[in-house]
Amino acid sequence: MTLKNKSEEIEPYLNGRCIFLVGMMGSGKTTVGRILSSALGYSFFDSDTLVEQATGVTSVAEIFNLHGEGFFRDNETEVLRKLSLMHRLVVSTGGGAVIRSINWKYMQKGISVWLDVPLEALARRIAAVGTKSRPLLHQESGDAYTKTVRRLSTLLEERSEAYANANARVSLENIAAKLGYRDVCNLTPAVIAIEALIQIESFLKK
Ligand SMILES: Nc1ncnc2c1ncn2[C@@H]1O[C@H](COP(=O)(O)OP(=O)(O)O)[C@@H](O)[C@H]1O
Ligand SMILES: O=C(O)C1=C[C@@H](OP(=O)(O)O)[C@@H](O)[C@H](O)C1
Ligand SMILES: [Mg+2]
Repeated sequence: MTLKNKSEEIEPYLNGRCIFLVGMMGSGKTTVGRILSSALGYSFFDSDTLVEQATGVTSVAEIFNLHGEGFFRDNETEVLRKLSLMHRLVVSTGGGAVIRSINWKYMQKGISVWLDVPLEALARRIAAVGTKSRPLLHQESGDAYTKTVRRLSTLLEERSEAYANANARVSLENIAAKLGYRDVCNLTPAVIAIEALIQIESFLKK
């Protein structure tokens, strides 16, 4: 099945509702979100980028540095509020957007999808690019992989219940099992986007 076919099949049933991707840092929200939006003919927004634009600061790391996490979260909430008033968007949220219940009120205007990726895969992906752009992971000492695993496991413990609020769950472990792959790292963003559409479809049928 191609991504384009599945998108065309599902798109009429969305009735223009936005799709909000949630999940841990490194789960692929930004990467998969772009692909999904183009397949559906939806516009794409990344909430981190919109917060950067709204604050006039060049990076999320710099916003944390200059103004602290609370300021970033307030802006993130305002960005989600504005996006919730729009239609035909795929929105990739930041990994921490799920911790405020007000953000869920906004995301519930659309359909939320949790990209559930095993911790080791998250850490491998993030270590490959470094933690510089992800301030919540950058403070620990040690090599990129070790500090990422340590911090991500604490965050995952704090947040997994919140991610489970999403309307649909895309489990990379389940996709790998279905396709007979041993490692989730073999799953391409397009395959993950197709699974997202399958899970959205099953949510819509409920
Ligand atoms: N399916 C995938 N397979 C391999 N690498 C991926 C995949 N999806 C994302 N990545 C890589 O993982 C890193 C994190 O992806 P990103 O989309 O920025 O995640 P998020 O927005 O959830 O933090 C990026 O370097 C990206 O290129
Ligand atoms: O998990 C988090 O709290 C965060 C995730 C980041 O987005 P990504 O999930 O796209 O990396 C970004 O919003 C910020 O660094 C905080
Ligand atoms: Mg992102």
